[in-house]
Amino acid sequence: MNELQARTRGSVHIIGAGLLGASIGLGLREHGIDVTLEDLSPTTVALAADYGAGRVRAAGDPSPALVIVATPPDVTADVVERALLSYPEAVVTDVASVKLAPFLELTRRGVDLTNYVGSHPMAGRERGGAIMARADLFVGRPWVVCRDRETPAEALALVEAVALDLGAVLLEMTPDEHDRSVGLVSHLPQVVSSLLAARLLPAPEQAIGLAGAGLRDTTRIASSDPELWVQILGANREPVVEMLDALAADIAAFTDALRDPAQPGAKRRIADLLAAGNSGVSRIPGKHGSSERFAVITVIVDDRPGQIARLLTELGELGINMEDLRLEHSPGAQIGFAEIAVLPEVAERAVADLTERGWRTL
Ligand SMILES: NC(=O)C1=CN([C@@H]2O[C@H](COP(=O)(O)OP(=O)(O)OC[C@H]3O[C@@H](n4cnc5c(N)ncnc54)[C@H](O)[C@@H]3O)[C@@H](O)[C@H]2O)C=CC1
Ligand SMILES: O=C(O)C(=O)Cc1ccc(O)cc1
Repeated sequence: MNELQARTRGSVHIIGAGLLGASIGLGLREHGIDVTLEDLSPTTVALAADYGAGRVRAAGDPSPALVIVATPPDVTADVVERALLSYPEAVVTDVASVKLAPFLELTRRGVDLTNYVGSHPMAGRERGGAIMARADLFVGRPWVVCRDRETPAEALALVEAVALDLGAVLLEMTPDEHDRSVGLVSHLPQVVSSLLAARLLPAPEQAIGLAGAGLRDTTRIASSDPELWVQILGANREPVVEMLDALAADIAAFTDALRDPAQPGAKRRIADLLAAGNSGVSRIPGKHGSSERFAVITVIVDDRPGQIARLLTELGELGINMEDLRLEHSPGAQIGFAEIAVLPEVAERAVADLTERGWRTL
């Protein structure tokens, strides 16, 4: 393999070789970095090594330059403390989804945190385990680093080097800022998505059969691991409870207006809440990490092999850069919809050129 020049200097030891640990290992191995692995489960560590995420740590191995703790949040503080004691020369980071609880626990225990830099890649998948690991999991995703005044520059640089080698985008936050932020953009959506998906349980099969992109978009993360999320939500309960209370108030206001839409002002209240959603969604960063939004062209494709490949080839021939692609099947019909995101300035030409070539657009 053609190895990419690494920023990370020295060897890396990963404790917890599940989804996050094995993904980091896979990515670092692509840069030729020596990665050793450790896990409570001998099967997980062997699996991660078999997939190419690193090698099982041996008794005589020298101390690593960096230890990455990728264990569940409820044992993160324990494992970080142990790593700092076992490898006093090493920098130690963790990737837990919450940053304040482990930091406060380590501080409460009086652990010397000079060599510890908490971090959190905002990238994951619904299912954990080494078998789900991907080297490109972190590409283009934010990676938060929490340093304090005592953090030595070299320690910070080493953690940042790993994030950059894995293609992530660095951000600095305090543990408190981090937890409030992820409470809003990750933890609240998880609860809403799960509760919404749970409403589907009593529904008849026929109703579920009508489901389209709207339901899929709003429930994708409802497949997440309940055990991990009990830990994450429990550790970040203060901001999440605050946000759930505020959401409950919005739901109550919305429901009241909808209960009697004929009452004066009710329709306005409903419209205002929906319009606030329009404004909120427009703030979600696009593919390039800015608020830039793309124009979406919907192309009708026959449900036959090779149609999507032909469409993509023709887009390339037309010199149209596709920023994103989503496929949607029409229930019961032999057609699908390819939703292609392009820069707004090329949208009109793209529709004209595709139409000229015989494609139908919506
Ligand atoms: N799953 C996700 O989407 C994301 C998870 N995270 C964080 O990454 C961390 C790991 O999560 P995943 O990789 O998803 O979980 P996972 O369940 O896939 O992997 C965790 C691994 O840690 C091992 N482990 C548990 N206790 C241990 C201990 N005391 N010593 C050594 N190994 C131990 C387990 O056997 C398991 O293989 C968590 O703190 C999570 O909050 C961060 C970003 C995204
Ligand atoms: O929420 C998201 O956007 C994800 O991609 C999944 C995820 C889950 C847990 C994390 O700590 C970070 C990311």
